[in-house]
Amino acid sequence: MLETDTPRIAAIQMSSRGEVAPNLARAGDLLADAAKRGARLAVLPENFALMGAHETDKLGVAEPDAAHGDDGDTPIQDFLSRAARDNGLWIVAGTIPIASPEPDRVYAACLVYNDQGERVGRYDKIHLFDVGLPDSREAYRESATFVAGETTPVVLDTPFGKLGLSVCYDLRFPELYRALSAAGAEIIVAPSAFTQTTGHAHWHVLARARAIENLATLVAPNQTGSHASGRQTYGHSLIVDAWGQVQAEAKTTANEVVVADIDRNRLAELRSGFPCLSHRRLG
Ligand SMILES: O=C(O)CNC(=O)[C@H](CS)NC(=O)CCC(=O)C(=O)O
Repeated sequence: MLETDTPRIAAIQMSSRGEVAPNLARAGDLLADAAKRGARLAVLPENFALMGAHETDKLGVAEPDAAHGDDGDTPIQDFLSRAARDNGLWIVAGTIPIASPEPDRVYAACLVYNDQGERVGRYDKIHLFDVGLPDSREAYRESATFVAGETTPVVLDTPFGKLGLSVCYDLRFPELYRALSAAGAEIIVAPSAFTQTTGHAHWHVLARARAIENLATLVAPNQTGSHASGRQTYGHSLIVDAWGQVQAEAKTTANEVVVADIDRNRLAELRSGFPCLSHRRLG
C-alpha cells in the first residue's frame, strides 16, 4: 500500500484573538505540532489570523494576492508559504482577508499551499453570514465587510486525493457540496467560525450530512472560545469520514490539533459498492 493511500490529516482548532502576529505565532506552533504527529495536510480555521473586536478590523490587515505578483506587504501569506515549506506540510489556510476591487470590502479567501510552500489554490467564500439569530440579539452582517466570491466550485489535485474547498456558512448550502463531489472531490474542507449558538444546534448534523450525502471526508476545523468582539464560537472541530463517522473531534475549548487517517482504498470501495452518487435524478 502506498503511503499516500492512508494520509494523515489534521484539523487545527484555534481561539484567535484581535492581533495578527500572536495568532500567526500560535498557528505556527500548531502546524508544527500537526507535522510532528505525522499529518501531511493541515487545515486552519476561518479567520485564524484575526478575530478582531470589529468586523471592519479585517480591512486593516487585508493583503493583496501574493500569487498575482502584486507588490505589497503580505505577512500572512509569507507566513503560510514558509510554514508549509518548513514543515513539509500541505496547508489549507482557513480564510484570510484578501483585497477586492472595492475599497471598503475584501474577500474571505481560503488559500491552499503545497508542501514546497507554493500557492496551489484559492477559493473565496460565496455564502456570506447575514443573519440574526433566532431568540437572540446576536446579529451578523458579513457582507458589510466581505464580497462574495464567484460561484465556481474549486477542486484541487493533491497527493491525497481531490480536495474540495468550502467555508463555514457554506455548510448550510448542500448544492455547493454536490457540485464539489460532482467535480470529483474526495476530501472536502470547511474551515469555520461557527457561533456557539448555531454550532450547538447544527454543527455536527451539518458536517456529517455533507460527508454522508457526498461520500467524502469532511475536515472542519472551527474557532473556539471567546473573541475580542465578545462573541463565542463553538469549537468541536471535526474530521468526519465518508460514512459519516466522526473520526476525530476537538475536546477542549482552546487551541487544539486533531488528526485522523484517511483510508483512500475504503473510500473507493464505498463509492463503488454504495453508489448513491450515481443514482442522482436531479441536478
Ligand atoms: O463571528 C466572528 O467574529 C467571525 N465569524 C465569521 O468569520 C463567519 C462570518 S460572520 N462566521 C460564520 O460564517 C458563521 C456561520 C454560522 O455560525 C452558521 O451558519 O450558523
